Amino acid sequence: KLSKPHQFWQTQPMPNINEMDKLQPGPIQQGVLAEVRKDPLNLIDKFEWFNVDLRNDEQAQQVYTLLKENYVEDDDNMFRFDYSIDFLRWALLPPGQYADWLIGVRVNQKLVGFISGIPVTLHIENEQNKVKMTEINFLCVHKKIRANRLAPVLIKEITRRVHIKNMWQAVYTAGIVVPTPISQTRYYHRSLNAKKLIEVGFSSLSARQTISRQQKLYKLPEEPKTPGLRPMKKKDVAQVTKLLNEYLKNFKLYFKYTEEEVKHWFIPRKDVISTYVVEKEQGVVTDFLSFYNLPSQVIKNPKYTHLKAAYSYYNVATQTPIVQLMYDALILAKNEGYDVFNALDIMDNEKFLKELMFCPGDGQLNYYLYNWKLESNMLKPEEIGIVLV
Ligand SMILES: CN(C)Cc1n[nH]c2ccc(-c3ccc(F)cc3OCCn3ccnc3)cc12
Repeated sequence: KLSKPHQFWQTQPMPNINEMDKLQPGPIQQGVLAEVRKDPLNLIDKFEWFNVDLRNDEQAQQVYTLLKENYVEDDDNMFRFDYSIDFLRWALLPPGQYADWLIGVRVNQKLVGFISGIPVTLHIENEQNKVKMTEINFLCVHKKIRANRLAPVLIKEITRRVHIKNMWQAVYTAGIVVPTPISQTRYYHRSLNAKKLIEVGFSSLSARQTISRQQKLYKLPEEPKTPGLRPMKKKDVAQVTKLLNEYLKNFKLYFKYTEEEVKHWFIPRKDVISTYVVEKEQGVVTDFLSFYNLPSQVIKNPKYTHLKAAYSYYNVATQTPIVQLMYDALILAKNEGYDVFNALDIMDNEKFLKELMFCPGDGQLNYYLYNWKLESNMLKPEEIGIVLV
């Protein structure tokens, strides 16, 4: 008997094991716009659909609280993501966003479920496959009403609203494995505040290790090394756009960014996104690094309520050695008050993870493509050029 998630996912256009070699690369099901249902899916009694306006403080607060209390936890249920309202507005109000792709479910005015989509153009395996699709994220159902099968209804409803816009593919990530990952990536952590990581139970000491020895081991210089390293400004948008688009062509899965999108995703926002550029003579920008702020609530700890985590975003090193650029990222993150710096083993991250003393995390992050068969069944993490927050 299939588990509940597999029951649902077997009904979806995702290649399953034995179809793998039969399917042609490209869309699995051809969408027919005329056949898309025009009205929202039915909900169980007292539940109602609700388009969330994240610009509205009250509604943003409702989404914030739902996620803070009910969203993703680590495998040992010690930490839960605590995305801030400013972060959610950054992540979910990009250029071209659709108002009906931020979907809430309410019971008596209380938000009990949420799912989001943003429009993206994904390049898949080669320049020809430029596919307009949705990037799905923040699927969350209140802990108290799980097992009502609300999650599949949220997925089907956002699928319907994407189909109505004549888009037939989606990209998303999850810590769990359901049919059928296109890539299984791993996350790594670099300690910045060894003492706190041990006190919250994120890191543990082996017999021969002491807190002070760990602090010495992970100690960082006060200031970055790379000359010309400074926070990104609006005037850098054109050069950063060129550097980023050129770099991402190295991968099998990547977005192509307009200058407007680079402005949205990379101009620094306090406590949300930090981007630093390396400016050489005559104002030439040769490299940049970026990381985003995603604290985790420490679920039970007498001394700390949060773990301050910086997550590697996009880093392009054309003149500065990548290890040096990322060493500077660690120093900058430490100086901004972070306890840990996280990174996936995607893009060129393998080149710096070991040398900069990142330790493997206890789980993985799986990438999924909805309604698309790849030429190659799976992609290696280093072929992935997209970061989903
Ligand atoms: C991507 N985005 C969709 C959120 C998301 N969903 N599911 C996840 C599973 C793992 C990671 C992840 C990605 C990178 C990383 F360095 C550490 C991670 O999780 C650590 C475990 N953890 C969970 C909560 N607090 C700590 C993110 C996610």
